Amino acid sequence: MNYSVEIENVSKSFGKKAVLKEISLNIEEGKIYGFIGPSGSGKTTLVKLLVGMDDPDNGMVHVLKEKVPNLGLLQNIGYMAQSDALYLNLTGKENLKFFASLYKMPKLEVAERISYAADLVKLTPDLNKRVSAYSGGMKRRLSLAIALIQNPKLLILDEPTVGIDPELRLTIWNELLRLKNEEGKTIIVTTHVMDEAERCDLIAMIREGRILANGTPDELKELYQAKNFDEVFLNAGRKSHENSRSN
Ligand SMILES: Nc1ncnc2c1ncn2[C@@H]1O[C@H](COP(=O)(O)OP(=O)(O)OP(=O)(O)O)[C@@H](O)[C@H]1O
Repeated sequence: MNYSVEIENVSKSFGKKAVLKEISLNIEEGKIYGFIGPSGSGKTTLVKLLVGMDDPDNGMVHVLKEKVPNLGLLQNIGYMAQSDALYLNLTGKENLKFFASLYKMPKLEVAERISYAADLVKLTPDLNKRVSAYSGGMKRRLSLAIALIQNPKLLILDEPTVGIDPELRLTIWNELLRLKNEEGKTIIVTTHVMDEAERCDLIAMIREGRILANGTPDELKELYQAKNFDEVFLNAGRKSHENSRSN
């Protein structure tokens, strides 16, 4: 099997707090992989290790067969962070141009990618406005467009649809599915939205820095005897609580 991401026995602490505990996980190429778990369970910390923004204390991460961190990898990773890192005094278009300039892209392709990404997130009419005048949702949409700008092989999206209305959320999910099906992209998404979790091919349930279970949405429903993903989430929480009390 071809893996885009290999996580091997990774642990990470901040001070005395162990945030990730011996995580091992392989993410197959061309799949949408969801990380779900309660707030503070370690999802963002894990994705930051995949992007190379932070180092694990133990263990190893390989992305696209390269050991992380590796500057060359950034050309092939589109990362959308939870908090927007945008230049507020520039327009949406200038932000897109700036981020595109960080990658090796022919000029003509830059214009095409800006138009594609802005269109996807429905920002084309607002591209010439300063980002300081954007709403929270518009900033999220611009951040998503930036993550797509260099046409990366791997997309890592940390809660990409927070603050985005249901109609646009559906458009974005349809595009993520198209990117996977037609272009073979690998996509990692962290989410709290359970109907988004159901759209993933595979899911890792993260609780208190450990992967409680991983598998397809149907496998997880069966494992937790749940009718839907809200129940998977709740039953996983109960089970992990019972286990921690009996240990
Ligand atoms: N730089 C840091 N310094 C100290 N503690 C940190 C740091 N980054 C994260 N943490 C702590 O690590 C834990 C996991 O945080 P993380 O952001 O990875 O969780 P999360 O699952 O992404 O949560 P959410 O769903 O709310 O975004 C939290 O207790 C958080 O306070």
